[in-house]
Amino acid sequence: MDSSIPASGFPIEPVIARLGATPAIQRVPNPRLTLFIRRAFLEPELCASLIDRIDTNRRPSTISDYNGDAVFRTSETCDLSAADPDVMEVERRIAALTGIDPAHGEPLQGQRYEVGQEFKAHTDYFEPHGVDFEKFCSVAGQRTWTVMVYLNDVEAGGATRFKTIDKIVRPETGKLLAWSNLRPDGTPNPATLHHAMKVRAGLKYVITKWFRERPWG
Ligand SMILES: O=C(O)CCC(=O)C(=O)O
Ligand SMILES: [Fe+2]
Repeated sequence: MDSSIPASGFPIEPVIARLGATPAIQRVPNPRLTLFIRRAFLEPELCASLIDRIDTNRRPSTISDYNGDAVFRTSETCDLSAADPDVMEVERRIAALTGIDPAHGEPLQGQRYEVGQEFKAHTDYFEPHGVDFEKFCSVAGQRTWTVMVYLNDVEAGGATRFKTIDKIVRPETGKLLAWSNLRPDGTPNPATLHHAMKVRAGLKYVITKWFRERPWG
C-alpha cells in the first residue's frame, strides 16, 4: 500500500496525483468534476468470467432514497463473492491503481442491463439530508470514490452520461472509470450526476466499487 494515499481516498488530492501519474490513464478535463478513464484495465478473459458470475447470481437492482419512480433503476445486480479468485484479482488491481485501502470499499457488485434497462440520472453519494442517510452511512460514512469497469462492448446504447459536464462515456470491454464523489472540501459533488442510459441492443455488464470514509466491515 502507498502510505501517502489516505485510506478512504479523502482528501482527494493524493489520489488524483497518483491516478494522474499512471500511464495510459486519461483525466477528463473539467474543473467541476474529477473523472479518470483507463481503457483496457481488465482483459477480455477476466471480463468474460465476471459476466458468467453476474449471469448466474443476479437479483433486481435497488435504490436508496426512493423517489416514487418505479422504473428509475431497472437493471439487475449481483453481489460478487469476496472469496472468488477473479473477484480478488479485480480488488487487488483496483487497490493497486487507486492506492485506496480495500478495507474502505463496499463489496464488489456487478450490474446487468437488458434492452430497455437503465439507471436514470443519479449520484452515487447519499443525500446528506435524505431519509436513508443514517441507514446507509452511519457505520462507514459517505461514499468517497466510485470505480466502475465495463465488462463488454454493448451493441447499441448503454453509455454513461455525465449530464452536468456534457460527457458521454461509451461501454468498451475492460474500460475503467474512476471519479471522486466529493469535492476537495469534502462536500458531495452534484456534478457527478450520471445516467446509465438505456441499452438499445444486446446486453450491458459493469462492475462497481464504492469506497467509503470509514472502514466497511
Ligand atoms: O452502468 C453504468 O453505466 C453506471 C452504473 C452506475 O451508475 C451505478 O451502478 O451507480
Ligand atoms: Fe452510479
